[in-house]
Amino acid sequence: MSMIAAFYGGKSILITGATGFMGKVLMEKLFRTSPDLKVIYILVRPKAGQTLQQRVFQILNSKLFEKVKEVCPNVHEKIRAIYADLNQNDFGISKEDMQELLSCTNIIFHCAATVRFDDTLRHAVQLNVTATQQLLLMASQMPKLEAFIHISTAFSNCNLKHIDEVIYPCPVEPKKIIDSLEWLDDAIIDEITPKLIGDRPNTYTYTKALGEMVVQQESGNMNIAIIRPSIVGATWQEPFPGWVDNLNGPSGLIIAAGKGFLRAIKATPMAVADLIPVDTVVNLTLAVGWYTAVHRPKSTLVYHCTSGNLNPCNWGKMGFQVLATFEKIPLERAFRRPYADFTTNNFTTQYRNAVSHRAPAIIYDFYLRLTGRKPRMTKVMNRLLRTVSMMEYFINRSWEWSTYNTEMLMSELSPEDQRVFNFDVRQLNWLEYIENYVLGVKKYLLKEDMAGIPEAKQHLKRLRNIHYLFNTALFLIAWRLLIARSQMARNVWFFIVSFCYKFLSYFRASSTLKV
Ligand SMILES: CCCCCCCCCCCCCCCCCCCCCCCCCCCC(=O)SCCNC(=O)CCNC(=O)[C@H](O)C(C)(C)COP(=O)(O)OP(=O)(O)OC[C@H]1O[C@@H](n2cnc3c(N)ncnc32)[C@H](O)[C@@H]1OP(=O)(O)O
Ligand SMILES: NC(=O)C1=CN([C@@H]2O[C@H](COP(=O)(O)OP(=O)(O)OC[C@H]3O[C@@H](n4cnc5c(N)ncnc54)[C@H](OP(=O)(O)O)[C@@H]3O)[C@@H](O)[C@H]2O)C=CC1
Repeated sequence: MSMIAAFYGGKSILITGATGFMGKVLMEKLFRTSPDLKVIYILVRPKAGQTLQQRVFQILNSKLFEKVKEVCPNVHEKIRAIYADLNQNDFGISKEDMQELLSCTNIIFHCAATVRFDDTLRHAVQLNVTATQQLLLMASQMPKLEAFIHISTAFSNCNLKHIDEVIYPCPVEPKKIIDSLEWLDDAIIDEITPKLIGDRPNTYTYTKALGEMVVQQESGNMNIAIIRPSIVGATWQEPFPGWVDNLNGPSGLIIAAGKGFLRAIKATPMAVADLIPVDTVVNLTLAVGWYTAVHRPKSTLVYHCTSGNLNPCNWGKMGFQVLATFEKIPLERAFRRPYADFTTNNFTTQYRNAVSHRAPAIIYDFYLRLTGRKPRMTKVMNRLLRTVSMMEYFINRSWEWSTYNTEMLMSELSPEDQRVFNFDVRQLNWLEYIENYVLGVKKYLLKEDMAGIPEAKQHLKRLRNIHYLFNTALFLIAWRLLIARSQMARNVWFFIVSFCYKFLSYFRASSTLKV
């Protein structure tokens, strides 16, 4: 019997960010391995015209939860959606709901965050810092609370090269930042943002670092742990391989490459691609929840959930495998054939952006205009290039994350728990994982049918022929122009034509003699 699964039995668990990528996988695993848990409270806001209930219904009826329904048929009764907007004071939670949360909660998993790289400092602080502070305040009033698990990111200290499992202080206190954002206007905030974030690349990594400081400062006598995953990718094994449902991290770029939009990227092939499957992160998170509640470590422990130091893979290998998978399993209606190379030089990047990205988009938009349709490709391409530029920081550097706490925890688990809550990335076969990831992107994210693969291959063949035809036409036009202007080109041309003529005459004569 798994000790961790048994631990969550009968527990009331509060999850923030349960509608997000990681939150959904966390809920799924909890219900599947501990179907006798008491209740999962989730803090949800209405979104995109959907009520709370509609959002929960959609999640529970998704492919991800198919296995859960077999082991926990009354899952609908065990999930309690509570209206909450983490941007509001007290999260806008009603008095009755707050009372229930305060008196019943045993474990908190705090996953909610804004993960956008381009968020304003005000919004990122509100969600990643102030909301964390408020949740800790709530937690401190929960008499039955056994553990508070905070999800951060391995990149919260990406300004350092070697990162230990400790909380590093930021120069300005989070409280000072929160206070000053209350009275500063947006224009001033925008102006001071670069100074505050310093050598971090965006407000996301900066505010996640501030969030960790808040956790340390407000921990009181609660049992708290911080988990720092690196780049979270599709599932490795559970509930099935390759599940993914959003465009964050590599997923969006995998689509862009498969559809032939992204054909060159400024990336260092030898830099470590520190990807970590979402089910691995969830397994570690649940193991940490158990360990923190049962063993009550004296201080707040930080756990790195990374792959680089135990089982490294680099961006070159990853990109190569992504493209190799598209050979076998192409995406439907590609814009161009998937092809891409890594460049590390700024000039080459600009050149490739102009020739491989912007020029085809302009030509395609011209064709759309000619055929009476609305041009859109240039806009799509500009958006993609902006996204890629925000990822560049992460694909041109390598980091070393120490994993002492994570390895210590692994050794504390029983063999059964090591199997059920496996977070040992040494067992991960990257080539297999990436192939499943690409397949998952096609099936679960793009919802493409596998039956369409022959047609997708035909489409790629047509694109290849168009590509050859286009290049030949371009060459002939260029050559014709050259001949018209240069005597030397004319001489070369005359030489080639007469050589071909002589060769053909000789060939014809010798074949006539043989007959
Ligand atoms: C040697 C050589 C060998 C061979 C070479 C082969 C080369 C192959 C090259 C190709 C290789 C491709 C495969 C390799 C992949 C490499 C990729 C590497 C990625 C690395 C990522 C590193 C990140 C690490 C950071 C740390 C991790 C974290 O802690 S946080 C999680 C990461 N966070 C993110 O990823 C968020 C990033 N996103 C954003 O910040 C913003 O979305 C944006 C700024 C990028 C874009 O903002 P914008 O306002 O323009 O657009 P937006 O409105 O956000 O969205 C546009 C449309 O997309 C839809 N969308 C966006 N996000 C989502 C979502 N999460 N889920 C669903 N849909 C989403 C959105 O709805 C919009 O759609 P429309 O409304 O229809 O327009
Ligand atoms: N994805 C990754 O690569 C990595 C993620 N992380 C961390 O993991 C955690 C989970 O990330 P992930 O699941 O990928 O992120 P998602 O963007 O998929 O999910 C974010 C969650 O936060 C919720 N949320 C955001 N704003 C509010 C709000 N105002 N009120 C209530 N809920 C809100 C979202 O709700 P809604 O659905 O309503 O928007 C959603 O459930 C985050 O803390 C992130 O920093 C760390 C490393 C890598």
